[in-house]
Amino acid sequence: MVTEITCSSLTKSYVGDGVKTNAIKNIDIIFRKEEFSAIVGSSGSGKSTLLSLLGTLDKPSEGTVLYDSHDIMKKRKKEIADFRFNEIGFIFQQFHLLPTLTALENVMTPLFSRKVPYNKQKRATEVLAQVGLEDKLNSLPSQLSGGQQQRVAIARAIVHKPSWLLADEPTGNLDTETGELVLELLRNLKQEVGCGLIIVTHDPELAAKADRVITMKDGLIVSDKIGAGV
Ligand SMILES: Nc1ncnc2c1ncn2[C@@H]1O[C@H](COP(=O)(O)OP(=O)(O)OP(=O)(O)O)[C@@H](O)[C@H]1O
Repeated sequence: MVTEITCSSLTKSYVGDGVKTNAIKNIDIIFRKEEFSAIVGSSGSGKSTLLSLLGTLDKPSEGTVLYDSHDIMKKRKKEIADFRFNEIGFIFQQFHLLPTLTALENVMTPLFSRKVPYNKQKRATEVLAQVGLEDKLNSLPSQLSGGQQQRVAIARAIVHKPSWLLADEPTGNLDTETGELVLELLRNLKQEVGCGLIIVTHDPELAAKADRVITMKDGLIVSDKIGAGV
């Protein structure tokens, strides 16, 4: 169970049409599991790139991301995938639910090809209850509101008991009130489950609810404030 994620001299560059973009530049930062961190900054400042690197979805161009001092990206693909399954849950702005599967089936998808020491359906039912959707197990995504769909996506992100939840604009597709409820749910889950929580958001009001607010600009961290949360 990873308790700290340490980025050292972390750089990610993309090359397209002969032009090199440094999406993030030489970043040093430590994320701790007990904190709820929000990453803010204008469009293109490198927030999603940083989150992808933290979640092992992408490889650094230079520098390292260490998980309790382990350099996971040096391992083989299968080991990286196993690590990701054990440690990381992702939530995205577009909920990415499969339209032909019910809420229960969507929540079970991360478990399909995995051996786990619990009953998959029972576990999926339990997490759907945890996000307040015990009466929507058999609904299709099209039969659910945006807020409910994001709750299904959150249940899917926690079904495999990750130690970290990484959320990229989790409220970006929701109206203000629903967005606040979803954020409240994430905060409560963090307390209940004890997982680390890092969200990327454009919304300063949502960020103000985090314990720590990290501001990015042009691929750099320009401010890092701890103790901001309510
Ligand atoms: N796959 C890619 N190929 C080329 N350039 C990319 C790629 N992904 C990101 N970039 C570039 O890297 C920079 C940082 O992008 P990133 O998506 O991390 O920013 P962001 O802060 O999350 O932006 P937004 O708030 O708009 O989502 C941008 O200039 C972007 O165009």
